[in-house]
Amino acid sequence: MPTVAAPSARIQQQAADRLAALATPPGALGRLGDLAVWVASCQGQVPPRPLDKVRLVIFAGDHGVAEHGVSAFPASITGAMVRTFLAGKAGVNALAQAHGVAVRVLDIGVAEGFSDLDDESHAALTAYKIRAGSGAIHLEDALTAEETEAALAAGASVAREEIAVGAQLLISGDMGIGNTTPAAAMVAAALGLPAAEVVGRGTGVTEDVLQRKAAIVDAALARAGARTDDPVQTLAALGSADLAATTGYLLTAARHGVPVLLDGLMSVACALTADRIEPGAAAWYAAGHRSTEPAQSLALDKLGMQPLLDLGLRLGEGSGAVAAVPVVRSAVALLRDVALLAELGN
Ligand SMILES: Cc1cc2ncn([C@H]3O[C@H](COP(=O)(O)O)[C@@H](O)[C@H]3O)c2cc1C
Ligand SMILES: O=C(O)c1cccnc1
Repeated sequence: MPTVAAPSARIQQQAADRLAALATPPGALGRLGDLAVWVASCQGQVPPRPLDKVRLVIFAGDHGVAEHGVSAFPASITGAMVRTFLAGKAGVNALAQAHGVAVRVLDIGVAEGFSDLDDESHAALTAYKIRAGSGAIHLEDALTAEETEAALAAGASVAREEIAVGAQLLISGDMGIGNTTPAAAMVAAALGLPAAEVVGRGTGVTEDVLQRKAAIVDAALARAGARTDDPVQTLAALGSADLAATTGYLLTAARHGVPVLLDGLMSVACALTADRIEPGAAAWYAAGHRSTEPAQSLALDKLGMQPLLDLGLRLGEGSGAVAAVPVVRSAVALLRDVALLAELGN
């Protein structure tokens, strides 16, 4: 099985040595110190470079399960929110604007066609479109094997484009009504857990809907059977076009040695899947925040990650990761700009 090469252990040691030598009491920087060492090891450079180019890609898609009562909102919101991202008016746009993060939105599997957009916007939005909506996972596969490979390849191309324009830190965001259902199913499949332990309230569903969501995830897991042993087949059976593309994006970032700040459930479910496809990928990821979805916390535990923020956020879109960007920049500033204890005049 191919594995992803780890960030440089030599640079990690150099960064840890610099951290220990700063004009601060040992350990006083807490997890900011660990975070700075991780960034330096990913960059292969001590001190680390400032993170000027942080880029978010939002992978949008519709999900067949949304027609089966798993969300508090109708599927038509997916396309409406895509337009809102393009207009720069969504929750994550406000955060990205505040923190100097570039935002790109892609229609990977949205049901509607966006034919009213001007040619240039339409071409940019749909350049990597795989299909209009993904299958309802309790009844049918989300994707064919060919669509799964195409979506993984699309995400990989997007990551290469982002890296080519200088991305130093990448973030994935999600938009798709119903997407917490397939993402929870992917986590259940990877961790061998029953639906009742992974499903959460998503957009804020009632107890009745939560029960239905669990039944749908259990039916989907039973339908997928032993295919859940394989991460790519899991994406085909239980995922979606947008989740497969997100997985390809995260995997390619790791392969190219570009660090990633993970967001909520969809981002972390895909990170877990990327690390199942190529063990070692997760060494290039840090957890931006803890969302309210149980499957996100379970997946973070499995990956051995402690999130930077825990604000009760359950928005998605990449918002939790973007909110954590100033924390990562703070860590970098400390390891770069603080004097060494040995330099103090005393
Ligand atoms: C207005 C609005 C904006 C959003 N932005 C992200 N999501 C998030 O909520 C949805 C997932 O929750 P569920 O599985 O319960 O549908 C996804 O669209 C996700 O991107 C939104 C949802 C809504 C309604
Ligand atoms: O975990 C998330 O990112 C999340 C939770 C609820 C709805 N949308 C996203």
